[in-house]
Amino acid sequence: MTRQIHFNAFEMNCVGHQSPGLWAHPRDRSWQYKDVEYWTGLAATLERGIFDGIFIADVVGYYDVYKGSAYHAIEQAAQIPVNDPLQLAVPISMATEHLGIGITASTTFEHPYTFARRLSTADHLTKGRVGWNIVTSYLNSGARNVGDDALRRHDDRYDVAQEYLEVLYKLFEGSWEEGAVVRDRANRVFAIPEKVHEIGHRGKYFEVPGYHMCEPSPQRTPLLYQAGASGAGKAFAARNAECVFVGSLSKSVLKAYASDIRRRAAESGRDPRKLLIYSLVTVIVDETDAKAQARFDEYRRYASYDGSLVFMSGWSGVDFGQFSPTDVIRDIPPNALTSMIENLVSDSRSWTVNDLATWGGVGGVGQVFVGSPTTVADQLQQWVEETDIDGFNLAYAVTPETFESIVDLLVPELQRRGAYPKAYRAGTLREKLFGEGPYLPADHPAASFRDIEAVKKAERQRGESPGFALDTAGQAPAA
Ligand SMILES: Cc1cc2nc3c(=O)[nH]c(=O)nc-3n(C[C@H](O)[C@H](O)[C@H](O)COP(=O)(O)O)c2cc1C
Repeated sequence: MTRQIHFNAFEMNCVGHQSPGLWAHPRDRSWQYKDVEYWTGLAATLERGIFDGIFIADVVGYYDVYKGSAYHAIEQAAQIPVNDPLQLAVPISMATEHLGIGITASTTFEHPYTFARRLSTADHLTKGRVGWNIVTSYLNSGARNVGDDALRRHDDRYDVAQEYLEVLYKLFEGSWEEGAVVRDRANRVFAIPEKVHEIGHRGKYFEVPGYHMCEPSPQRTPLLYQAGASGAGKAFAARNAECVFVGSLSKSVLKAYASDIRRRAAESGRDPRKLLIYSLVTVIVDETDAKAQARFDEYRRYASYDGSLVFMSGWSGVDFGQFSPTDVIRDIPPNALTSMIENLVSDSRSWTVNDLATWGGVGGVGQVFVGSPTTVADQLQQWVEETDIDGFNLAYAVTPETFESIVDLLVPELQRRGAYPKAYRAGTLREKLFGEGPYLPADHPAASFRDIEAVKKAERQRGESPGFALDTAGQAPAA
């Protein structure tokens, strides 16, 4: 059977998400990110193209590694200014009927208790179409602005994230039992207190004794996205995520990643096919190969050298501003390079700093496919077949033009080949993607927190979480 391809749109509530400098292109509308009409119009286009969702990235902080300051980031609008992504969920849901809305939020900056309420609210108001991209953050500038010296060590951030999720699972899955809300007018009972539980969480990083403030939302735990690439990140994704994002330039690396993440999911007791893997790609498609290439060349003329190196420096931690454009990256001491750059320089070509800037100028660290609908459809199908990924997270060069050309030209070609859906499934985002119920499946770790009283009892017996008011949970007040 022809493999089905999934599309997500990769966006951010800012100017110049992955294509720095292209805000200056006469047709680019990313600078209208602060107009709700930009988002509702784009969302309608994506829904016309049966995209799984619009996925909105986010950072707290700014890129200040390049030349040791945020000067060029600000000048080129490289992900600054950037507005809050979660506030887009409701207007997008009102302009569409099916499109998923993936919102990025970090486990570093907000307490899980208040975040749980914000996320449940969004899931209620979108009727179960919201997803959460769990990130642990990588910009020290963000940490400094909330009173910390720097971010925690990388692997410690995942340790915090795992406990953060545990708090959310307890709140979403365990605090309010099924049937707790009865809205019984005759007996004047809105909710049955015995069916609403304090979670009694006392962990290494968080103490959350009480009740979730929201009644259960359509998905309870909103759909979970993650993009871990390191060992700790992949372990976290395999354990928790339902959709995984990855950026990779080669089919072999992508294939190894997909097989590793599915193996890890199976080891955690999960069904490895219930994990959708999307690779970061930018598609420049036009009626013919020549037209698409001309379009790409035109876009490239607007890319910003400084803006591109602002991102490369921020993502890798290496200040590329200290090198000249003709310096060869392979000659930079390897211990200063992260895996992202190492992957790049292991390529047979001798990449210079200028090559890096040019490559990152359109589409960030993802692959760029340029061509007619037939050419690009061939490439996408080949990548999916050969790597065992499920689809693509599509970045834009010029928005909404990039997405419009995909919906108008590429989607019909893929549909003609039987490789792309023609309609949405009914239900919440989780039901649309996986075809089963609105809640996380029984083999997901969140399910183990559904009987929260049993969890608290087990924790008490293990002496882990002495708990708060555990014995009174769900009981009527004494007086
Ligand atoms: C497609 C894609 C989208 C990402 N979006 C974000 C984002 O919006 N915000 C963020 O802080 N990190 C984002 N990341 C970074 C990941 O969360 C993660 O930190 C990165 O892939 C490195 O993996 P590691 O954390 O395991 O080292 C993204 C990564 C990829 C591949």
